[in-house]
Amino acid sequence: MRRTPDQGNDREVLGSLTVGGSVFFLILKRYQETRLTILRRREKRMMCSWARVSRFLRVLVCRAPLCVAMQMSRTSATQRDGPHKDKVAIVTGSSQGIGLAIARRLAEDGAHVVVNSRKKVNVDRAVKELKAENLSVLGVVCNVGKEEDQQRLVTRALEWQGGIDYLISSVAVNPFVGNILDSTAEMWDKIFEVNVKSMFLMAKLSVPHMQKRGGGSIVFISSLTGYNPLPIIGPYAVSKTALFGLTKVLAPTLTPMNIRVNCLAVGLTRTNFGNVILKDEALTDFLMKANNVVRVGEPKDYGGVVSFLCSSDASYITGENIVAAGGAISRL
Ligand SMILES: NC(=O)c1ccc[n+]([C@@H]2O[C@H](COP(=O)([O-])OP(=O)(O)OC[C@H]3O[C@@H](n4cnc5c(N)ncnc54)[C@H](O)[C@@H]3O)[C@@H](O)[C@H]2O)c1
Repeated sequence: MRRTPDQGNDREVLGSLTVGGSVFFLILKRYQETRLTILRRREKRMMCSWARVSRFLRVLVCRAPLCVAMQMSRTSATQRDGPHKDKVAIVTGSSQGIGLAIARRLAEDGAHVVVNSRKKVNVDRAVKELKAENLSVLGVVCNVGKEEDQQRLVTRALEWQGGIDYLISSVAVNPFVGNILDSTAEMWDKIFEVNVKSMFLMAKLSVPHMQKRGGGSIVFISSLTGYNPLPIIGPYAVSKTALFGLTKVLAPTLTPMNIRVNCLAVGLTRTNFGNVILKDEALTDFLMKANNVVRVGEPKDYGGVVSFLCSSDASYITGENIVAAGGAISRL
């Protein structure tokens, strides 16, 4: 059968159309594949972002209340203004009596205060009382007569607030009342271990941290009996006299570090410790008359004095033994 010229042209056209179609089909296929890859990548990226967003939300939901609670517990005190705003103080022997009153006053004046004593139940009670007053306190149970406990007290303060500015050593024991000749070597060891040595060792441990803060203040709590010794508490009275010497030796050593050391000798005060004397009415009367004192001291009589000694208002006072004893005149 013969082909017409038109039939031949049709075939060529058809052939070229088929080739063109395949090329077009290939391009289309490649385009679709590329598009699919892009879409998959985009989807993957979105999945990743969503994963990140959902992880962030999960963390936010789970941890936020914890962070807020922690922040609130910290800021409750940092919001307190006063001469000791953002300062950190350790007060030894502060679950009751004079130490507790000093801890309270320093915290009221803006400081974060580490409260300490030997028994957990007493520390917990003091901390609860002070926290109820919206004060920033941390309780640490330890016996400052033991070196490993002293280190723990300092470490806990550092973990809590990152530094130490003030050390107030208020701790004391008196296991002996009577004729000094009846006191034993063990009694003297115990009295000097806690009342004198622990005061020095706590100061030694705190000094490098005060230095890091550019300075600090140390206050030892002594007694009028350190000046005017009462013979029936002889070894204790001698330990309190020793603190005047410690203050005089330590102060010039620490002055170049901008750390001040002072000692506060307090008078007969209404505390468990003071009860050794106060329960004997005749003796109390005699002491008050002999010392020209019209009332027995209260723990809160000393908080303001210590707060002042730690403050910048007292920046020119160091190496001093100060008496707060309701009119009693020191005789030494
Ligand atoms: N109360 C007075 O009449 C009187 C008089 C003169 C001087 N002081 C001095 O005042 C300071 C405070 O005495 P206070 O009357 O408030 O006594 P306090 O008995 O009321 O308080 C003493 C605190 O020290 C704690 N403590 C005792 N030994 C400790 C140790 N090894 N480690 C840790 N904590 C310990 C006790 O648990 C308590 O919290 C003492 O240095 C004392 O010598 C008191």
